[in-house]
Amino acid sequence: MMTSHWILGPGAIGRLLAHSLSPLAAVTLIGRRALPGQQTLTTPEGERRGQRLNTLTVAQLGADAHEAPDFVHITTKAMAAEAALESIASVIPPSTPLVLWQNGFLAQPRITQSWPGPVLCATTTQGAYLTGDGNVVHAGRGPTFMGDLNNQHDALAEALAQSLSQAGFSATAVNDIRSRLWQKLAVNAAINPLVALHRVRNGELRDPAYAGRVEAVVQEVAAIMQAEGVPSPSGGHDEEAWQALVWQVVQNTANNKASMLQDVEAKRPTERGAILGPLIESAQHHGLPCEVLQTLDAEIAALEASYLNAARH
Ligand SMILES: NC(=O)C1=CN([C@@H]2O[C@H](COP(=O)(O)OP(=O)(O)OC[C@H]3O[C@@H](n4cnc5c(N)ncnc54)[C@H](OP(=O)(O)O)[C@@H]3O)[C@@H](O)[C@H]2O)C=CC1
Ligand SMILES: CC(C)(CO)C(=O)C(=O)O
Repeated sequence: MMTSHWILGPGAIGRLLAHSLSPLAAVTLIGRRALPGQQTLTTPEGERRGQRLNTLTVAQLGADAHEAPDFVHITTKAMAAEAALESIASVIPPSTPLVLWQNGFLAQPRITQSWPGPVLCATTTQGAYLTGDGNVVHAGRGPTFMGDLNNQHDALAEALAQSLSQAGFSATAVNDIRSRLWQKLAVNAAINPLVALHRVRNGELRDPAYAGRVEAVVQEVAAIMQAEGVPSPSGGHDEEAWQALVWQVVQNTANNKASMLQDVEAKRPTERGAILGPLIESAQHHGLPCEVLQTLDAEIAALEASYLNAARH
């Protein structure tokens, strides 16, 4: 029998996943609002591929009887993940495996604690963005890693990683997903808020006008990582290893508009709560300095408020 996947949150990552899995599995793409069933994916090589996807709204899902899915992927932004799960929780068995695709470390520990079934977390370096209700652009390929925070579901993570890889969405099961999520969050904290505040591409952070502030963020982050027991990807625990990692990513993504800058430009809420939030909370818990992170968080909060409040009036 075909594996069945529900994908909740039909955005860039959700649709990329749906396009990838649909030829090999039974996929249902679920959103708050109706989406056309005819969907297009533009590949990294620029080829447009049309595909019919099974799209449903949360309301439609509640109205009809459905067979229980093998996996529910939650592909909303971090701050929407819990509400999205809540909106479908009554129509799936509590033993259903969930897969969380969010950046940061907000939804993952909370849902792992509250959901009775297995909760896998994925961290992906795939890049995708939407160009309308019927199109997603797959901007760049990259690996995906997955596992659960307590390493209790290794076989399940392995099976899912294999299915995704067969679908051309290269994925690997790992037993250190917590460290990988924090490592990504460390890099995101050093890059995303500053480029969003100054509306610059990642590479411009090397400018002396910003470089000192990047280093001040990394200094706080390195101490927090040490307290959390998270080594840098090179294995080093010292601040130098984290500084080197961040500057390497700045260089590799010099021409990128980071996700937080894209959110600010589109006047959407940012993922600051999932990226800066856990760092500040951890610093406070361990009695470590976090003034630089707190100032950044307050600045992004003020920026968000300036356009979100304006939109409400
Ligand atoms: N895009 C990328 O390249 C990458 C993204 N990520 C991470 O993946 C996550 C998703 O990002 P991305 O796909 O870019 O985000 P998008 O904003 O493109 O997609 C989020 C989707 O979630 C939907 N949504 C919000 N609330 C609900 C709800 N209650 N029920 C159902 N659907 C809901 C939104 O629908 P609506 O239109 O109704 O608001 C939207 O379709 C983020 O945490 C991001 O950081 C990680 C790596 C790369
Ligand atoms: C690493 C970085 C900052 C690359 O742009 C990223 O992951 C993001 O944009 O969120």
